[in-house]
Amino acid sequence: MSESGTGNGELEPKAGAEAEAGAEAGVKAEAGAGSKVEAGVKPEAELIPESAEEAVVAQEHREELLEQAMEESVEVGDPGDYLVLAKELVAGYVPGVNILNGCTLTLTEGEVVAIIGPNGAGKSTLIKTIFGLIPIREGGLTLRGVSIAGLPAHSLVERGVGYVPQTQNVFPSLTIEENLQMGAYLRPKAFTERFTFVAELFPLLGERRKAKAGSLSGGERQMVAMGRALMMDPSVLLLDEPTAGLSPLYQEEVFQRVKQVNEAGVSVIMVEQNARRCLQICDRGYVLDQGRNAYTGTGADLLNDPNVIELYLGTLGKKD
Ligand SMILES: Nc1ncnc2c1ncn2[C@@H]1O[C@H](COP(=O)(O)OP(=O)(O)OP(=O)(O)O)[C@@H](O)[C@H]1O
Repeated sequence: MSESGTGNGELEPKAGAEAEAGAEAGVKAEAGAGSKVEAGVKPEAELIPESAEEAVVAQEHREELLEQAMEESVEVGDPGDYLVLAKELVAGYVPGVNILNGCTLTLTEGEVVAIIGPNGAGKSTLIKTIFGLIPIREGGLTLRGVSIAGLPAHSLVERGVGYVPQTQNVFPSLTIEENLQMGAYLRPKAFTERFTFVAELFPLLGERRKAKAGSLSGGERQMVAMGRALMMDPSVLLLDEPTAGLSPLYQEEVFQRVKQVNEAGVSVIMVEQNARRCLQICDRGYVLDQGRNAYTGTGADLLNDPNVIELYLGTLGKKD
């Protein structure tokens, strides 16, 4: 449990709790989040160090909150009720070491579902397991009520599941058009129709179809990667940290594009490190911690949940 809440960037541990605790602590939280410290308060060097006792008490409090959250199991209905049902999944990379420890996730037609949580919580592992890249050790995985557990990734693509990995998700030496052709490799005859659809969603891809993907910015490459996954006309799109490494402006563009893709009829499961913004645009979210479900609810519920704010969002949960 000692790692809980030690997230990157947006997943600041505990800053929110400190902000609640009073003016001085609030400044401490702001300083931790990289914000400006107001005039007339103690210098940062005096504020940041906590006594060992305070740190232990705070850590015990966090662990208590997390334990309570994890006691509540996630109730689900029949597999047929969902587009995707991942139920009590246990999975991992190394024999004998589980990264997912029984986590559950559902996706209903038309939804955008977010997976957030601290570094190493198993978010990417969950999405890779759903896409058949990591074997399931225990638990069930269904698509429209039919088991897809154990199916390889290419079978999932044929069944309408698209996946955009976090990194190395375009072929830089190929043009945009060639990248999209790779996406349609299972249905080459549908290329023109699908390219038209994708270029309507991402006009840049049509306009610059002959440009090498390697010449594009990080945000533009994400468009190519998403566009490529859309070439197979998926009903479910799995996105692994699509805004990672992007400037705030490009992050926002990616979020807007995800909404557009969703409005075009594609249901989305996305892992995100920009937890606050992702919860604002998603329908529902799951907070994973140590490969287990910690909190779940609508994006608004999670953004306003004091425990989620304290454990995972910090002061960032309170901004508009
Ligand atoms: N290929 C791999 N082989 C062995 N262990 C791995 C592999 N990939 C990830 N892990 C381990 O699995 C755990 C969960 O990693 P995962 O990438 O799913 O976390 P995450 O929640 O997505 O975190 P992050 O936000 O840091 O990407 C980590 O302890 C990580 O070291």
